[in-house]
Amino acid sequence: MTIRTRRDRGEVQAGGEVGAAGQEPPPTSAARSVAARVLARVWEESAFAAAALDAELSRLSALDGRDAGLATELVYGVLRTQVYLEDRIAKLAVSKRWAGDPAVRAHLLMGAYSLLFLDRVPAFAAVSEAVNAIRAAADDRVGAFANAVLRRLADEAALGRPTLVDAVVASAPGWLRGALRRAIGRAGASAFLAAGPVPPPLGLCLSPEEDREAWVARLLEASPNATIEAGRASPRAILVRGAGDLRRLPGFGTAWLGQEEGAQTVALLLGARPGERVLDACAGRGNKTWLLSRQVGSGGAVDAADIHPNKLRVAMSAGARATYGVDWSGGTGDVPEGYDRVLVDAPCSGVGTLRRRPEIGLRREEHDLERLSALQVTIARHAATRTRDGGRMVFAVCSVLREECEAVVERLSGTPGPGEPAVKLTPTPFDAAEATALGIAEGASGVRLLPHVHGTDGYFAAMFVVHH
Ligand SMILES: C[S@@+](CC[C@H](N)C(=O)[O-])C[C@H]1O[C@@H](n2cnc3c(N)ncnc32)[C@H](O)[C@@H]1O
Repeated sequence: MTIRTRRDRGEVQAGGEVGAAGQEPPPTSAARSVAARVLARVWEESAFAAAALDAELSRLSALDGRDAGLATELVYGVLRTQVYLEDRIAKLAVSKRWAGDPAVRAHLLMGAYSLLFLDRVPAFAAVSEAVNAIRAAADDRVGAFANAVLRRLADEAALGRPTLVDAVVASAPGWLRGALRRAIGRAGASAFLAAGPVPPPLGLCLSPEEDREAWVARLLEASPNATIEAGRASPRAILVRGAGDLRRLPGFGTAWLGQEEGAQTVALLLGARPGERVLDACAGRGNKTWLLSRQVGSGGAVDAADIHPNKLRVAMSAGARATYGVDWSGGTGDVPEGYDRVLVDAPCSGVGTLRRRPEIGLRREEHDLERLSALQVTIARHAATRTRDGGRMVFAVCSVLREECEAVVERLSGTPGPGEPAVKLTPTPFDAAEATALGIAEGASGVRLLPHVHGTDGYFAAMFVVHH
């Protein structure tokens, strides 16, 4: 079967309507059209699902909340179960050519996902919506093919449906399942992969002097239809769902900043005290710099460094005293010494953010881990030289994999390799007040935050004391 889309044949105009040469197909729901465009961008342009979805939803402001919710569920659902769905379809279809056309692929997978996992969509509606959309995108022949496949899948679903957890776990690449099992055990790996809610709520990070209860009340007053509640892991976190653009809420940029709860917990674990000098060594746009600079107050200072100077411009407005462009893999650049504390929020696989960024599972590969692990060690060793003797460093990643967590700690705690800076890094217990609230065992120098345990994205953080 060769798929030639209506667009290929010039029957679809720029706006997506069927032109005079084509017969008007029954309309596809707005939610499915949005989700199909987002999925196509993820597959074809390597777009991030969340950003592509945001862009589509803000372009179509007329889309009501229910449709936006369905589009979101379809995008995340299909990406999390993609391999499972494609295997099921492959068993029912001789040809795999459907996978070559993104619109056909998206509607076929959304139809399959709806049949297997969406109780609120009746089977006949799931099939006809997908078939109509595929007919419009390709032609009647491809529509008939999709109809046959989805009807057979509907018959199979009537006899028994898989659990979403099984489908999500089966869709994770084998290397990732293996790496997760090595890190957190078989049950932990399944719980991690299946952890919801998907997508998770947005996090706000309150400045240390602000009262959380008062802000929850104030934000609810400003956005009465939203769900707004205190976070669990970070005492500074407020979790928000359904409030629209956060920047329109009171207090943005002054009393609070948008920041995922696990990310702010990592910043808090550095334990910065008023008056201290702190270096945010991989600061990016300064999300953590903002909180750190409020912790140290006007008597202290936070400097921000990163390999990308353009990101650092934003870090400056987040409260950095000074910024330094530096590639820590090759040295220390112009970054001064003598900091009381250094945060190394190192580049990583990002596997910890899987429930927020499901496309990571489709893009990362096993060999990335070795490269990233080596880079993390080099970056942390160079950044550690910037502490004062006896100062502290937190190494953190938004990953939960052993290779990027304990394995890095082991290498950092060992003797430096040839050419590596000769600092002595000793794991030491966290000294941040927030560590106790997190349930970190007394004396522990490392912690893994997990979505199914802490409700945050997955992170790892380890504290060291540094001697020169
Ligand atoms: C996980 S991100 C940290 C993001 C930031 N701390 C935040 O909270 O948004 C890792 C950062 O490390 C930076 N980076 C990557 N390789 C680097 C290197 N060799 N030297 C310095 N910075 C590097 C990246 O540009 C990125 O901003």
